[in-house]
Amino acid sequence: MTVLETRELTKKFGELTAVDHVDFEIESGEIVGIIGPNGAGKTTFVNLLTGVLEATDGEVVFAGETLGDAPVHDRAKRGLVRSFQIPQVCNDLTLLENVRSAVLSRERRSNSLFSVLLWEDDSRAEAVELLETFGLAERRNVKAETIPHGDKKILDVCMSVAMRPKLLILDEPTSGVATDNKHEIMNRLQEYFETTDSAVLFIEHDMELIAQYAERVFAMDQGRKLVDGTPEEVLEDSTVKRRIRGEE
Ligand SMILES: Nc1ncnc2c1ncn2[C@@H]1O[C@H](COP(=O)(O)OP(=O)(O)OP(=O)(O)O)[C@@H](O)[C@H]1O
Repeated sequence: MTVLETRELTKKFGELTAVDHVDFEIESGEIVGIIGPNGAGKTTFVNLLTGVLEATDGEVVFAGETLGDAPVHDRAKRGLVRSFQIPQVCNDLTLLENVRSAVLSRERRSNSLFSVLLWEDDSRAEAVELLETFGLAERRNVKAETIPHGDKKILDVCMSVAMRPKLLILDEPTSGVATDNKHEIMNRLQEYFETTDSAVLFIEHDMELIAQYAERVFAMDQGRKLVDGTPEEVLEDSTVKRRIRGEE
């Protein structure tokens, strides 16, 4: 089932067309990587999906509904969730408190106060389970400020997953992380998402990670779709090689 579709999505900043009539779609359960050179329009495209920016033209259809000018929080409530490049973790809280706050905020968004109260114990159990899935449960009671950057990125993903997204958007999930840890983060993500029907869209500059973890790759250049296909097809495309991979 198509979870998100864009039609002729366009964003202009004055004279500059940062996203130029982009048609895109992603199915439930799919893991899609977005690649492109600096300034290709990847971040702007994602900001149009999440509602951070308003499109100049075109539309975003999510779970069968046109989003129009729906604000960020409304899109998140519908299941269009973005995890941020800089982890949005509260340093003063423990890992468990961080994830639990994400679980509770999901319930607050969708339910009455009564069900939130009912949820107090369940939310703890769910948070512990999520921390286990992402390999952080042993440190559940330590403050987030004490864990390494890579683990904070995992925690951030764990909190995004607690929102039960239909589509999770990740902006360079492994940036600033040592190479060994990059694979750990991606493996955990992959394992988790294999068990759900959430779709994942991730911006990534590391072509090795794209080749290994994306099921499909959407390459952009100068605001436009360049190629959309399997990692093999896209990474071997001559324009992608020249424009994105820096090969002659
Ligand atoms: N708020 C803005 N105002 C004006 N121009 C902008 C704005 N945001 C982005 N741009 C321009 O739009 C184009 C696309 O930028 P964008 O950040 O979306 O590219 P990107 O593919 O995410 O690049 P990178 O890989 O470097 O993050 C660039 O030319 C950028 O300078």
